[in-house]
Amino acid sequence: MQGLITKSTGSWYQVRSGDETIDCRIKGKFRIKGITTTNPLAVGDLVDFDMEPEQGTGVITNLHQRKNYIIRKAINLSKQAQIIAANLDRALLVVTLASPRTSLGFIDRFLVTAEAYDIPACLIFNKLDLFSDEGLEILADYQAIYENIGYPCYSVSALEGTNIDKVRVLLKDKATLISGHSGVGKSSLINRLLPDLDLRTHMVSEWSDKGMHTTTFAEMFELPQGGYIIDTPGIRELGVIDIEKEVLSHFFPEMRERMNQCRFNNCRHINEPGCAVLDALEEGEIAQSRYNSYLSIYHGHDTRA
Ligand SMILES: Nc1nc2c(ncn2[C@@H]2O[C@H](COP(=O)(O)OP(=O)(O)OP(=O)(O)O)[C@@H](O)[C@H]2O)c(=O)[nH]1
Ligand SMILES: [Zn+2]
Repeated sequence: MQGLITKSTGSWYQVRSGDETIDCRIKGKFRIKGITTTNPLAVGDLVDFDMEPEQGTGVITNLHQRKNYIIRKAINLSKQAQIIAANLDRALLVVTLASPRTSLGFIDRFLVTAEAYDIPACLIFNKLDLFSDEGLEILADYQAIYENIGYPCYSVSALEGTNIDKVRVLLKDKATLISGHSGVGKSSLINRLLPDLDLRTHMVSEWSDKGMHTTTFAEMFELPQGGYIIDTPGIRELGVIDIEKEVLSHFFPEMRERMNQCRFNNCRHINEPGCAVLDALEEGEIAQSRYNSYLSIYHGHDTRA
């Protein structure tokens, strides 16, 4: 049988197959070619499993090829790492320009990381209800920066429910990772999307009743309209990986599309003559804030605050 891992504790996996949810484990050693990780399987993985009719549980026998996956810490796969989730369709960052204001550096770092993982990213600007007309103009300016380089933006109020229907459409039938730093309203948004508030606590207690370890790595929640959201306890954002300086500009779409026109093919886009990126910056075609984030990440400054 085939199923989707929706929850993992490291020793037990909850597998969704058709309308059923089966608790599964792995028999013996389960090795996956090419990577060394502390956990072989993660939420979002598609697996094959056999039922153990007497116990009503399953044994996972095979992992399907992943289209992508995110890990904790380094993207350098020679190091031991923990896979947080696999097969993500989208990474969504909840931000706000109201307090506590999300810094553009934080947003850009998140987007770079999503690019490095090859996961399409999207920004949700929350707390729309707090903006005056002037504030709304500033909000529109920020959104234009990101929309122009291909990141869809949504303005919502999790508090009042404004534009939540648009987010629902976005999430339908997709596996979406939701991130955001503390205070932006991520929990409020998730509560809007998952009206069944008992869900989380229910699932945890059910597992501990059966004597299973309940330290979850990450969990997928099924949306009423179809699709899943992944909330990752313990990591509030995915902007934690290290990217080599030499390839950093590949993860800025507006730089990626111009760097073939730089005079030097090893151009760092910092002070080289004939740099197409610097020209575009001067022309106002590349946003200064985005370029500042590039420099900041390039020089190793922490923009996570
Ligand atoms: N005005 C306004 N306040 C909001 C909105 N969404 C959330 N808040 C408030 O912002 C605060 C943080 O909201 P949470 O949903 O707890 O935020 P979180 O991102 O999950 O943060 P943590 O719980 O700290 O992880 C709370 O006081 C919410 O009531 C919104 O759309 N408008
Ligand atoms: Zn250049």
